[in-house]
Amino acid sequence: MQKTMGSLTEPKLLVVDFTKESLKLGSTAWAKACTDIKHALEQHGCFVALYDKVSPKLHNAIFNAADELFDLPIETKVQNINEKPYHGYVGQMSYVPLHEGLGIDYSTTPEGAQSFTQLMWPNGNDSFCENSMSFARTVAELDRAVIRMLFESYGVEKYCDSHIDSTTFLLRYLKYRAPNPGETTMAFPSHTDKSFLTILYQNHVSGLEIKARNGEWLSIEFPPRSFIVMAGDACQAWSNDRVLSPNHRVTMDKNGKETRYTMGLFSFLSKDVETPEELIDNVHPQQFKPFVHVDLLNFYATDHGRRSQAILKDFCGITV
Ligand SMILES: O=C(O)CCC(=O)C(=O)O
Ligand SMILES: [Fe+2]
Repeated sequence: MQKTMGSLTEPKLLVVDFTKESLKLGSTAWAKACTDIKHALEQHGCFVALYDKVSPKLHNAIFNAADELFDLPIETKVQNINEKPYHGYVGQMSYVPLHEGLGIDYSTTPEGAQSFTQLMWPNGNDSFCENSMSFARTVAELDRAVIRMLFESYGVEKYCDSHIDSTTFLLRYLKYRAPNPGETTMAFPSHTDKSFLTILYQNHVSGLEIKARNGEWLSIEFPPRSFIVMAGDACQAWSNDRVLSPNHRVTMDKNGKETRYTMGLFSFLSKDVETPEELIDNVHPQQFKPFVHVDLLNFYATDHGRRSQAILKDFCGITV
C-alpha cells in the first residue's frame, strides 16, 4: 500500500470550526456543518475539529500530567486494571515496543477521576485528578455536539438525548517514544476503534495514519490544538453501515527524537447499540443485530475477534 508522506493531500479531511459563534444550534452554519460531518464520517470515518475550549493552561497541564503519569514505576502503572478489555494499562509489549497507555474509565465523573488518581498516587495528586477530569469534560462537550449533529443529519434527533444520557467516557493517556536507530517505527498497529466515537488530541509530534475507503494510508497532520473526531465500530453499526469506522495506526518518524503523547476520549454506550428504524428500509436492509457495547470489546478480546477482518459482520452481522 502506497503511503502518502507527511501531508494532508488527497483526499483532504474535512475541517469543522467549532470555535465560531455562528455555529449555534439551529443556525444555517450549523445545518451545513451537520451535513458536512455526516458526509465526512461516511467517506473517511473522521474529520478535524477546531475547538478552543481547552485553554493553553489546561493544554500544558495535561501534557505535564502525561509526563508525570508515565514516569511512575511500572509496578504502579500495571495496577490500572479494568475488567473491560483495552480499558487499562497497556505496555511492555515486545511487538509494540514504543507504546504505553493508561485508561481512566468514567473520566468525566469525580468518582472515575479520583479512583484512578488514588490508584496511581496513594498519597493523592489533586492537580492530576482535576486536570484529567476537566479535560475529559471539555472534550466530552465536543463529543456531544458531534452526536447531536450526526443524529440531526440522519433525521433521528429524537434519539439523541437518550443516547447522550447513556454515554460514558474513557480517557486514555497514550505515549509513543521515539524509535532507537534500527528499531521498528510501527508504534501502534492498524485497527478500528470499538468505541462509538473517539476524539484524539496530540502534542506537537504527529504519527497518526488513517486508511481511506480507497485503501490509501493518509498521514494526519492536524493543526495545533485541533482534534481528530473518528467514528468507532459502534457508530458504524448504529448507522446501518453508512458511517466508516476507519482502520488507523501510529507510525513514528524514524529520525524523530521526541515523544508523542495523545489524549484519546473514547465514548461507550451503557444501553444497547441499535440501529434506529428510520435508517432501515428496502434499499438499506438491517445489517446488524442490536448488541451490548461491552460485548463487542469482549468479542474483540477473543482470538476470533482479534483475527477478524470484518468485526461487525462476525460479531453481530445479519446474514440473509
Ligand atoms: O495516538 C493516536 O493518535 C491513536 C491512538 C489510537 O488509535 C487508539 O488508542 O485507539
Ligand atoms: Fe484507535
